[in-house]
Amino acid sequence: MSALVQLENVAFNYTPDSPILNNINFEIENNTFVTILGPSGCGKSTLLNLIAGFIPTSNGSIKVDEKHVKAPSEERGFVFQDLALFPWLSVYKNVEFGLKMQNIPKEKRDQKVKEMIELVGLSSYSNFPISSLSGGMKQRVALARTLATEPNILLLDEPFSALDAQTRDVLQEELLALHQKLSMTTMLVTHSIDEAIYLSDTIILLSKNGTIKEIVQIDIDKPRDRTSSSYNDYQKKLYEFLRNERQQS
Ligand SMILES: Nc1ncnc2c1ncn2[C@@H]1O[C@H](COP(=O)(O)OP(=O)(O)OP(=O)(O)O)[C@@H](O)[C@H]1O
Repeated sequence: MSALVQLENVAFNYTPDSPILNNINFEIENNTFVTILGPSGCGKSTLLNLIAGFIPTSNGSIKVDEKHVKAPSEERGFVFQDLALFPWLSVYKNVEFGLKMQNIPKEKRDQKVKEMIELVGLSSYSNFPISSLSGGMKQRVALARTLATEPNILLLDEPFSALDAQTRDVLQEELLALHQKLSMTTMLVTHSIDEAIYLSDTIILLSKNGTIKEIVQIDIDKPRDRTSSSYNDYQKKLYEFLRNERQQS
């Protein structure tokens, strides 16, 4: 069986004289957790947007489930950095939104919405407006809304960057548990070395010049002990990578 996501010789530029991504080749196997890590402005979000189908490649091909990516699709669930929730609507209505757009019948919709809200631990907040929730709770709603339409890959663009450190740790643990429970292929963009190592099977190191520097497999059983020596070895390796990238700029 071929990999769920396949990128071949992908290149991208917003304008003809400024290449952003070049010669990007990698595959993502089903059920794995893959993170893109790299210095600010190296093209991490652009790469995720290409896979989502929000923007077309300038060169090369992207296939998900053996189909060329040409436009956004519900098969690829995207959680935006700013979450893009409707603040005046309830948790329930936000999670229901995508299912309504898909014209899923009311009874089936209701069942799915409740299941997703329970999955992210927000059942007692179902009728609360988004504006009354904490940052971590909003993040859970965004995840529930995306998962409700049953994508075959989850794309997360720096989902936890606006949260305080403790909430971020909690949500990382929850995301890991969800990933294991649902066996959902997941792709994350982050600045955080710790987040990358804690969650990923594979980390793609993207260089300042928009090429892949290295693809690192994280060979530690999950859930991971953030204080173990093998965890620390990976931290050192990735710090080194980011430091070198900074020195080149
Ligand atoms: N719509 C756009 N038009 C032109 N250039 C853009 C556009 N969006 C992003 N860029 C540029 O493309 C480069 C890559 O941006 P991108 O947001 O993908 O990087 P990133 O690695 O995700 O950055 P960060 O870590 O700071 O979020 C940057 O130099 C950015 O200024």
